[in-house]
Amino acid sequence: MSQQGDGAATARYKQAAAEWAVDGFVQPGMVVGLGTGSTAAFVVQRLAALRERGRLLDVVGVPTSRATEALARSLGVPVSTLDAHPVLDVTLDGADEVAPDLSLIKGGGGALLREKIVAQASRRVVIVVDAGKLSPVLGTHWPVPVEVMSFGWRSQARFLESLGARVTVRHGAGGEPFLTDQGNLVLDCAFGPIDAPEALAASLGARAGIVGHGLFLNLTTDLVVAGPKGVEHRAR
Ligand SMILES: O=C[C@H](O)[C@H](O)[C@H](O)COP(=O)(O)O
Repeated sequence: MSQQGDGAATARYKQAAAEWAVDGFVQPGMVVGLGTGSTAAFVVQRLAALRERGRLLDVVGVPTSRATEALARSLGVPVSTLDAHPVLDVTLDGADEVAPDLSLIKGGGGALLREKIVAQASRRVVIVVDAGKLSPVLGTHWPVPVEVMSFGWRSQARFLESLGARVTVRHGAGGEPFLTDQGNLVLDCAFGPIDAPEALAASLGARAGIVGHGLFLNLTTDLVVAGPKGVEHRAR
């Protein structure tokens, strides 16, 4: 299949998984965390489409990024904040890499910190992916995004290298350093397959100047994955 064909199929799987997840997990009156990225965009679009049919009109979304907030508003999906709703019924979000125990690497779109805050505030965390995201071991396919304050970022880069990472400063499409919604830098850290993600997460979490990282461990409650064989649901 051509690259273009692969991309079109992947988009179809993302959409199928997103729609299945919205239809299966979002109930009237719920407050729903809205993830970030192309798969999460299909979630927002499904909520908007259902609203147009008069369904789920009282569902409110809590976006994990300015981009998702703008998309939801543009499609007429009501949005609120985590301050107004400190406990969410469910969050629907994508991921970059999914291990068999449903641990994740996230943050390819740079929204890792808000995504993790929202996930930790949610009773249920439903991760929606195409089958290409499945991986035997985290780190096999993706670097771990690490969000750092710009103050002293080179020290963080050296620290991350000391943990075994090949570190790349993320840049935007125009060549400028990418800044998160919090105004921080993202260091993409290629560790290769990660044998002990809990230990790595503890090291990253203990370092001042690192404000977030893309290892999402013990957060996923449900995985919805779509591929050539259809849509599959796994619960943890
Ligand atoms: O920061 C972005 C998020 O973690 C996304 O959920 C992740 O990068 C997956 O993105 P996509 O759905 O576009 O593949």
